[in-house]
Amino acid sequence: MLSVNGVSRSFGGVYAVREVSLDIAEGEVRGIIGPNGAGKSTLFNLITGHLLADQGTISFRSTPVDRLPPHRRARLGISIVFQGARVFRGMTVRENVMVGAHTRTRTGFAAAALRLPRHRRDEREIARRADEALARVGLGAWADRQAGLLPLGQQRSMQVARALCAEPRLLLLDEPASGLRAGEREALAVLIEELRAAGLTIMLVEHDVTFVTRLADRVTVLDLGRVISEGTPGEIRADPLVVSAYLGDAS
Ligand SMILES: Nc1ncnc2c1ncn2[C@@H]1O[C@H](COP(=O)(O)OP(=O)(O)OP(=O)(O)O)[C@@H](O)[C@H]1O
Repeated sequence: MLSVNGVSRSFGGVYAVREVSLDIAEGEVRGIIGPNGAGKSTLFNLITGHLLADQGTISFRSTPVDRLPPHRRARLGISIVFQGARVFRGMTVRENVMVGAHTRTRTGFAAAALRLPRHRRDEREIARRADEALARVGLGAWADRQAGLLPLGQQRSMQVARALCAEPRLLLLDEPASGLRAGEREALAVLIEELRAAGLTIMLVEHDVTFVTRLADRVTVLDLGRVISEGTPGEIRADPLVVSAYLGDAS
């Protein structure tokens, strides 16, 4: 489904991602792990188009996407929940989710600003889609509440709903479990399992290796921008290169 071939990106002469190649199969949950600064978020930004690669190619469902801007890739079915994604605390949960849905409608900014009939129709359609996404993540009853009142775990689910509004085929989650308590982590893991069961392909960056290995079919390990290992969770845990990258990070 997603094919990343020899992709590199450097900042000020230092490689953040270096000659990375990976293939994600349809329906797979892929974990991406690695020490701080390994290049995980940069890799995600290269896949979504928020950063462009210096070298290499990326194709999604056999379409080359590496020169496309983020909204075009979103329309093809690539969605991301950014690390620390913003919550508009004073807005309702539904409104927060609707912010993510505008990529799928035809109404331009001008039509929205002028409140043309097409815009109003689109707004209703977006609200409907937001409610559907909220129901999928178990927040149907919270749609009219103020987002700032949600516990952190449910704010994360709300952000997942926002990404689902774009009707993705591939969902990228950048550290979705960070800062969550054990019960909230469990709820998030169950949600990710449900999304996979519904046919979504998922890439998951996470520091909590236990969380990743529980969910992922395969895990890719990055260190200093390179792929140092890839395999099933069991294979990764037994790989001396992975162990030393993590010990190196801790020392
Ligand atoms: N916009 C940028 N400008 C300059 N350097 C950057 C930029 N983005 C990332 N880097 C550098 O690239 C390297 C990889 O960073 P990246 O955030 O991708 O790592 P990461 O694995 O996601 O780290 P973390 O686990 O801490 O989030 C780091 O050395 C970082 O300082």
